[in-house]
This record gives sequence, C-alpha cells and structure tokens, in this order.
Amino acid sequence: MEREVQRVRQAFLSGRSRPLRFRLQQLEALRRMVQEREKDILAAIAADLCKSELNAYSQEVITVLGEIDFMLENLPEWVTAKPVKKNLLTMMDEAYIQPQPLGVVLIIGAWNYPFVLIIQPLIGAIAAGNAVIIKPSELSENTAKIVAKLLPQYLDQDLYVVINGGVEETTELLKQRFDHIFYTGNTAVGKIVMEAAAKHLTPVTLELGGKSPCYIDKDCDLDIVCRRITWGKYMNCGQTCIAPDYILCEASLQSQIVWKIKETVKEFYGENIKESPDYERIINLRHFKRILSLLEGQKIALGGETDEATRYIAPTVLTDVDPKTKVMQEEIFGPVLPIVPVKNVDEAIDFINEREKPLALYVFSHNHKLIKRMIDETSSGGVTGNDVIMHFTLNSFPFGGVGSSGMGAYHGKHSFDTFSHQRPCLLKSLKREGANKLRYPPNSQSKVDWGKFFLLRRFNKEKLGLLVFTFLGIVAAVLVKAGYY
Ligand SMILES: NC(=O)c1ccc[n+]([C@@H]2O[C@H](COP(=O)([O-])OP(=O)(O)OC[C@H]3O[C@@H](n4cnc5c(N)ncnc54)[C@H](O)[C@@H]3O)[C@@H](O)[C@H]2O)c1
Ligand SMILES: CCCCCCCCCCCCC/C=C/C=O
Repeated sequence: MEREVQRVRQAFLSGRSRPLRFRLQQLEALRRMVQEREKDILAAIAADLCKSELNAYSQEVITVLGEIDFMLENLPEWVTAKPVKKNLLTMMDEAYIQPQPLGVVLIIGAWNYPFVLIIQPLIGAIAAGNAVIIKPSELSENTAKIVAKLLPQYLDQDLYVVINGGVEETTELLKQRFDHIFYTGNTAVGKIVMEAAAKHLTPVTLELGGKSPCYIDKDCDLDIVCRRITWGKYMNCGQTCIAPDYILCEASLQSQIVWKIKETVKEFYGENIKESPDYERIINLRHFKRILSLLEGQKIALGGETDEATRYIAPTVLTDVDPKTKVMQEEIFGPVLPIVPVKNVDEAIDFINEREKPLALYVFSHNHKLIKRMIDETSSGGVTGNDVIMHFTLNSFPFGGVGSSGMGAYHGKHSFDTFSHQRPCLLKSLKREGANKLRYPPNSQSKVDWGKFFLLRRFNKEKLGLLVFTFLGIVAAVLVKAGYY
C-alpha cells in the first residue's frame, strides 16, 4: 500500500497533473469513458443495487456527465490567478491568489450510489490538478470492479489509481500520508477517517448522513407533496443520504398523507411492487435485518411486507411514531417513513433543533414566510422548500453536511475549491526600500504613525484627505506666487 501511494506521489511530483491542458484532456477522457462504456457501468450499478439501467443512468450517469461538462466549461477561468485589493504598503506590488493542487488525494466512496459518489469527487480532484487514489465501497463490488478496470484504460495510470478492498485495506490506506481525504459514508467511520487523518494533519471532507426531516404544513397541496416525498423516500429503496427520513406534521394530516402516499406508490410501482423495475432492494442482509428491527412495536399504516431471500422491503409508512423509539434514534436508510405528530411549526422547529444537524431539511407549504422561518431557525447541510433531493442536482450549490452530517462540501466550483489550496502570492520589487524601512528596527512613534497611515483604512482615508488638501494648498500657493492669479 505504501509503495502504491508513493508511486502516485511520484507521479504528482512529476508536475504533469498541473497544466490546464492536461486536466482538460483527462476530464474529456473520463467523459469518453462514461459514454463509450456506459453499458458496462450501468450493468454494474444495476447488479449491485437491483436497479434498472434507466434509473442508474438518471440517478448517477447524468450527474457525472453534467459535472464534467460544467468543469470543462469553467475550469479555464477558475485556474487563473485572481488579483486582490491592495493596501498602501503593497500598492506598487503584484498581489494575487493562485489556486494550486493539494497533492495526493484519497477518495473513499459509499455503496448506495457507487458510481457518482466516487466519480464526482474525482472530477473535482482532477480539475484542481491533483493525483488521486480512489477506494470504492466493497459492498457495491460490481461497480468497484468496473471502475478499477476502466479508469486505467482512459486516464493517466500513475496519477489516478483505484484500490479495491474492505475494511482491512481501507485501514491500511488510512495509515498513509495524503494531502486531502474525501470520505463518503456513515458517521461512525467518518470519525475513524478523521482520527487517521489527524495523525498527518491531513484535511478532510466528510460527506456523512443523518435523519433528514420533512415538515408538512397544513397549508399545502397534499397530493403534490406526497408525490414528491414518495419519489425521494423510496428511490433506491430509501438508501439515499438525503432521502426524507421522517415526516413532522399535525396529527390530523396523518391519515390523508398515508392515503396519498399509498395512491402514489401504486401509480409509481404498480399493484405488484416486487415486479416493478423502478423499485430496488436492500444492499445486504445486515442492512435488511437492521431496517426490519426498526419496525418492531410500530403502527404500520402502509407496507411492512418483506422478503428476506430477495431483501425486499415494501414502501412502508409508520404513524403516531414516538420520538423515543429506535426508528427515530438512527438514520433509517431504507424504505420506512415514520410520521411524528407535532402541534405546529414551533414544535417542529424545536424538534429539529433538539437533534443532530441533518444533511437535508424539507419543508412543504404554500406559505413562503413559514418556509423562510424554518430556514432561518434551523440548521442542516442543505434545504429544499416544497420538494426533496433536488438541491443535489444544482452544481452551483455546495453539497455537504454540517455538524454530525459532515464537513466541507463539493460539486462544481465547490469541488474545485475543496481540492485546491488558495495560495496568496505577493510579488515585491527589490527596489523602493525607503517605504520598507518603516518596519525595520529600531521602532519609533513616528514609524508607528506611518504604519497606521499605510495599513489602517479608516486612518488612511482621514490622512489621505488631509494630504490631498495640503497638496492642493501648496499647488495653489505656488500658482499665486508665480503670478498666475
Ligand atoms: N453525504 C453524502 O453525500 C452521502 C452519500 C452517500 C451515503 N452517505 C451516508 O453514508 C452512509 C451509508 O454508507 P455506509 O457507511 O454504509 O457505506 P460503506 O459501508 O460503503 O462505507 C463507506 C466507506 O467506508 C469504508 N469503511 C467501512 N468501514 C471502515 C472502517 N472500519 N475503517 C475504514 N474504512 C471503513 C468502506 O470501505 C467504504 O469505502 C449513510 O449514513 C449515508 O447517509 C452520505
Ligand atoms: C430523468 C430525470 C432525472 C432526475 C434527477 C434525479 C436526481 C437524483 C439524484 C440522486 C441522488 C444521488 C446522490 C446521492 C447521494 C447520497 O446518497
């Protein structure tokens, strides 16, 4: 492992990942890979998650292609040095910020969207000029294999390396020194990653999870609300980091919500959900059993049917859920939707604020003020009003968590920034030593006063005004003396 990381570091040190032209070429090659090997990629995702190829394409491949196009379009502007405002002391110098690659980046992916969750950060890391080691999740083994097979066929083989393996390999990998670690997965492993990174003072981006709440105000169109929630909750069988985890609403709305979700489930997946190409399965038996255990003692208002052999769990809704029960203590990450009754929006806000900060928050209402209030008085990684999931699709947004749902963010320019060092560059001349003498010892009150003049803006303005006034006075005196007036 050490030798592999060393090899990638040597490739980075060769400097070839840095030129803009090279980065653009690699991104174009990655796009070609996705386009030419689309069938293989879709088949792998489909096999890992019992997902139709159409869904694999719209949930993962579209995002990847969109991100590459966005990078190709904007990268030439992002890589250029940006001049900054100067103070009086540096007025004659060159001052700019130059984004630079961090070095060797480790990307650790999760299994639930196994392609996009490694390729999207990879796009950002390449765009920023880094070398990258990619560690796909071992749970989505088909995607892990196809990525390991395809990437070397299209990208520089020494700069971008896939290492497959499980906990043992990841643990070994984490002992190595990286310049950035980008991890997607659960919070417990997030802590392990951060601890390992701390040993080398390596910065981390942690894309974690949490319980993303959904508040439904009674002033809304319940048909549309339930259709949108049903889509976001049961997509990928509930195994989406930003899926609505639970609903908060007035108790009186519960039965209508259950009814409307039931109707929507029928509309989306047909009478026989098991036959639907749009309904996925739980990734493995461990998660299947974990999700089943969340149903114990609950009032199942919809669904609840399961099949262990195929790891099928029907779209399920629980009503009158007690917040102290297990289903409300951990991220569900499955097709189970608890409804927790609250009296009003105040209680909903308190409920959210008493818990860990979620990755996403959803609020549904015709009342724009109520939505704004919910945004102002709570915290979450991202928030969408009157819909779910969709903030993920906008690459001008930073995507990431806050508090226990993560740290750092990516997508579009935010990825480029995550994988870059914003290096301040000040280029002075070896001439004009006069002004510099101000800061050399021995110090004096007059030097301090000049220092204040040069460095404190407020002081500058006053003193500058005085200087201009004095200068104009002198000019006027000279002109009068010379007989012009
Ligand atoms: N914020 C996001 O963008 C995002 C996206 C997807 C998933 N998630 C979150 O991820 C979680 C689901 O993913 P998961 O954690 O089950 O995925 P996972 O089991 O695939 O684990 C993630 C990665 O961590 C590695 N890993 C696992 N145990 C480890 C250990 N002990 N030491 C070192 N590395 C280890 C795995 O090899 C894998 O690459 C959910 O909480 C979900 O909300 C977040
Ligand atoms: C055909 C229309 C396409 C609609 C776009 C759907 C977007 C789905 C995004 C899925 C989220 C993937 C990333 C998940 C992260 C966390 O698990």
